[in-house]
Amino acid sequence: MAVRYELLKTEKHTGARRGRLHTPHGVIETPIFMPVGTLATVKTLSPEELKDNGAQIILSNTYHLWLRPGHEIVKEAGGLHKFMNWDRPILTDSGGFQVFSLSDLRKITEEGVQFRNHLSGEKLFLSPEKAIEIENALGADIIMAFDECPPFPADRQYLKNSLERTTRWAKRCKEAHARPHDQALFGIIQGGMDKELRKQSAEELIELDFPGYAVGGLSVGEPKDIMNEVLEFTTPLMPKDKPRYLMGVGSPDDLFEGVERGIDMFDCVLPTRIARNGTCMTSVGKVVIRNATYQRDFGPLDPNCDCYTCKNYSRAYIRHLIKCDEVFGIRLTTIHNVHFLIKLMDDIRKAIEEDRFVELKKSFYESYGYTL
Ligand SMILES: CNc1nc2cc(C(N)=O)ccc2[nH]1
Ligand SMILES: [Zn+2]
Repeated sequence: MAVRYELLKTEKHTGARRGRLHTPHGVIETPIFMPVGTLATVKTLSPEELKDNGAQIILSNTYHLWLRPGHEIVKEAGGLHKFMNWDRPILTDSGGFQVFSLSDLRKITEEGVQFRNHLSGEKLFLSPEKAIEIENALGADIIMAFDECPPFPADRQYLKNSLERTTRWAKRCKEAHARPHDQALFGIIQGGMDKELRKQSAEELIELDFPGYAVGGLSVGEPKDIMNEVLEFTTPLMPKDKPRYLMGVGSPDDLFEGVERGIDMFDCVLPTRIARNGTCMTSVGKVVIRNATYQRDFGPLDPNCDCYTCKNYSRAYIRHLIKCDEVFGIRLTTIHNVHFLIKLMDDIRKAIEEDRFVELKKSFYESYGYTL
């Protein structure tokens, strides 16, 4: 079996759960945050730096790797692990989200989606079978079914038709999957913000017996309280003995809210994306390093962080590099942000083990400046 999930314990006062996910490339302690390496690299970081900062699994994007360098080349290289010199687990998404978020002029039919290459404008076509062919070639340990992530807001009939098509596509993905023994195919629950439709999508996909399930269709512009309400309703419908993955989430508060409602896996471009413009998540809240207040601040980026950046460089120096568009500045902010979220998940895992999740959430929210 490609992946096996072990539920180690559920936190006494919440739905937070501590688990372990066994994969062909190693064991993942959950809840887990996956740094995003869209084009087979977590931008500016080496695999060694990722490991030094505790990264256990990374995500790469099927759509982007299909366009560049092409999945055949990655396959000829021996697969994504070999190609990017990463020997720990990898998860690839199916391209569904990118097709709906990156490309205009798309046409959705039962067969699949016709759209334009966001780089060249040429016409492309992705189907469940094509997405799985690409993901099988890339060779990630966990692969996602080809789905439609509906826009927000969307009318109920559209959401119903869309989730039913996503279920039919999921079935086709399962039939097309050539490597079920070393690549685990996860289904993606849709249904927008409608509880009945979420229930229908969950039931239809659970019927197909996937080794893991994602909650899709969230973090698409809906208010946070709506996202949390949908999660509150959906996660209890998901199998307890299988991993639950919330796609595209998130910021520190979203990680706490998702874990509290029983989510095990998260991915988000936030830490790496905001690092590139010099915005850092720290134990005392967000630090926008370009800010003039840091011009003569010779203290560490985060006084409570033990990452390479915070142990060796000052805010003034990092601000200087970012202001001068020096790549090393982006590397330093990226190292810190990735470390920060990975360390946060480490603290969350420990808090679940010791039944003090609510206390950790409260103290983090206060120091970060969130309102509870
Ligand atoms: C950043 N937000 C986000 N929502 C997502 C939804 C999906 C999905 N397949 O529904 C995938 C990636 C996503 N990223
Ligand atoms: Zn740091």
